[in-house]
Amino acid sequence: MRPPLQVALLGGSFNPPHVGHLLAAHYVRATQGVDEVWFMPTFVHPFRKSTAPFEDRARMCERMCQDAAGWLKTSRVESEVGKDGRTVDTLEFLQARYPEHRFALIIGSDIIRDLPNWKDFDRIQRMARVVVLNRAGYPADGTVGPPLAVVSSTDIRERLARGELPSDLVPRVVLDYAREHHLYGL
Ligand SMILES: Nc1ncnc2c1ncn2[C@@H]1O[C@H](COP(=O)(O)OP(=O)(O)OP(=O)(O)O)[C@@H](O)[C@H]1O
Ligand SMILES: O=C(O)c1ccc[n+]([C@@H]2O[C@H](COP(=O)([O-])O)[C@@H](O)[C@H]2O)c1
Repeated sequence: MRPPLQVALLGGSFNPPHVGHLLAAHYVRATQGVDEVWFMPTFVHPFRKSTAPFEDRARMCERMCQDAAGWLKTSRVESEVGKDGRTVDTLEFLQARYPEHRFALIIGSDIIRDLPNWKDFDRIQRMARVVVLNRAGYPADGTVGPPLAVVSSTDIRERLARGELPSDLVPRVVLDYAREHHLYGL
């Protein structure tokens, strides 16, 4: 019998995706004993963050995956769960759909302050190994690895609004998509 596929989920707004997400995925794949990393864009954000349309964010994530040799994927699962975007519901859905997989959940250390407002975080921890990445600027106990890139989607949206092109922070294929679809004022 084959061992279960180990999948690390990196959920987020990806508004837009950036090199911090990409570096995080590579770091996790390189060090956390997982076979695949799945970007998982939010469909309905639990805290109602307003974003570019789901379809655009999902396609930008897909473009960011295109050069990885099959281990980096984008999951549109949150568009199928049909609830209010809570991660515990997504995990339950994924476990039912892929009973042969084992899921880990990746979060950056900036998320720690939000966890008291998450639904059933205790249950999430029983369902999946939670890996907290050391996001630069957000030191915390229990993180893994060195501080990762100083880059955020907020900063990128602000730069684009000022007319700058942050080509050092956003993969070229993502910027091309944003430009083709006139996202973020491009
Ligand atoms: N530079 C980074 N280093 C480590 N983790 C990151 C980094 N950027 C994002 N993450 C993590 O990736 C997940 C998704 O992040 P998200 O899509 O919200 O990006 P963001 O840059 O935090 O966006 P925003 O600025 O709009 O809040 C979160 O768990 C977040 O902590
Ligand atoms: O489950 C929850 O209650 C919950 C509350 C807030 C955020 N999340 C998830 O956390 C991930 C990162 O969110 P964000 O705000 O950094 O884009 C994303 O997958 C969200 O769905 C989950």
